[in-house]
Amino acid sequence: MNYHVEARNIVKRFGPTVALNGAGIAIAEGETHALVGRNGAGKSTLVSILTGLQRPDEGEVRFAGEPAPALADRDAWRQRVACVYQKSTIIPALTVAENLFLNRQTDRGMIRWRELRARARELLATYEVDVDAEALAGDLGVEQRQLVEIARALSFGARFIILDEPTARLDGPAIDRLFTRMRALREQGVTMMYISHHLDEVYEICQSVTVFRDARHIVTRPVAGLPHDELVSAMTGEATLAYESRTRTAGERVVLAGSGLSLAGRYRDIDVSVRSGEVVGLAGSASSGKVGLAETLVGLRRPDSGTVTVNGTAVRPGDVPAVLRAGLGFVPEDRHHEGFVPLLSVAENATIPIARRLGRFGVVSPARRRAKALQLIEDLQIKTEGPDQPVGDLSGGNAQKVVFARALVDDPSALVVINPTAGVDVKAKQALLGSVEDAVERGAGAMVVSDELDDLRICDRVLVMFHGRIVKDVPRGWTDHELVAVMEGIEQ
Ligand SMILES: Nc1ncnc2c1ncn2[C@@H]1O[C@H](COP(=O)(O)OP(=O)(O)OP(=O)(O)O)[C@@H](O)[C@H]1O
Repeated sequence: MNYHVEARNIVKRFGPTVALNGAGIAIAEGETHALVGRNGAGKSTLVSILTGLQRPDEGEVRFAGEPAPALADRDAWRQRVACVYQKSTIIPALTVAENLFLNRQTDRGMIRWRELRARARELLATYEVDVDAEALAGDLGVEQRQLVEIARALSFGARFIILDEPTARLDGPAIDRLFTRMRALREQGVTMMYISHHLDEVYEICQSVTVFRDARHIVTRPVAGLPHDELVSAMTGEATLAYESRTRTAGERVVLAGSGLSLAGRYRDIDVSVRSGEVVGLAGSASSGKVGLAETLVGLRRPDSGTVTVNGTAVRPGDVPAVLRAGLGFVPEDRHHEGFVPLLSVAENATIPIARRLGRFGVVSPARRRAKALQLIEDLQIKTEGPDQPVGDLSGGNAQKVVFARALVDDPSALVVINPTAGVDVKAKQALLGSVEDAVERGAGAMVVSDELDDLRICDRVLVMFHGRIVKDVPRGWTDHELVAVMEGIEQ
């Protein structure tokens, strides 16, 4: 068989960690091939090797039967492979046109702006990307940004594109549009490698799937006819049952409330309350205002009007430390910016909120910090060398778990989690949702803000937002179809 892309017997070590241990992948020309595995299985490490960003310690990479170019020959790599990362590589302060022709806009040292814009418009039109070439890239939404990145990749002549968790920050309709585009690219003969923790997406868009587990290649199979359970057990090494959410009775005490909240362009006239012993969901499309509202409740945004109360204390709007002091824990949407400090260790990141409490006079005893961190590493199954490892060295999903640990560490009275399971594997997802339910059993009240129906299943009721307003309070027992219809404004 002629493979378009092959990585054979790859070994890659980072200090004591073996990220890839003789693993590999073989992708046939024109297929969309999924790569799946638990957090820390080695997927991103393989991506960095397939894109020439890292050299393997052992093993080889071939494109169309030819050995991969030298690492320094960036142009040769760009012609062979491109990657659309979850985290953008686009420069926000530049225009779309400048981003498209970054590093190649000069003509003997001169930048011809008019020509550059014309070429950018032509390129966007070729790939049917409906984005203004002169818009600032920073003003683009996630979906438009990804399309610009795909167009840029193809414009270098690459016939192989890696999509690394591209749907993690897209809502339902945007995911459908991405899949339509991927199908069109496939018809044009473009080969794709698709990384996702959403196995239903793998079944929908891919023809083959490769599973990595603990740095090794486990299996490669056609997707058609592969039972879901078999795929999950290849990933986890054991049979995994579906998550069963628990039932409970809410208390009387309101632990989190927003009243009369409005923020221009985001949401209007919102009243919400979460009681102790209750999990409330917040759902809606990308433009519904749900994330803006949640960010207001945790102090990341200041509303134009209205008040926020945490555990009975009225907190100053837009004041995160005040909200935390009042007893709230939260998982922000963007873990790269607000979630963790990459250079600090797992223990330091996870225990930031209790720095005040663990030791006297603001000094945290290293032994106690370590003990608490070890317990959280175990509870949330964080794959790390230990509490002293910098979070920046962890795989994406494991970094997300550290953010989660931080939200839970101080036994919060109120918990707000925004897209809590983004980038997290099937089994870890269960551990995270279970830890929210545990906190609620201990008396907290939780708000789960999510694009994932699976996350919302643990909720006692789901508030659905549409165009900045709460349009429905849906009790437990909804079907996917019912909830999506309300979210898309089809049904009230
Ligand atoms: N720069 C680094 N320094 C130290 N360890 C690293 C580094 N990069 C990756 N690792 C380790 O290599 C292992 C594999 O990580 P990798 O990011 O490839 O996993 P992944 O399968 O992409 O996980 P996820 O689904 O969470 O994104 C992990 O144990 C990770 O901590």
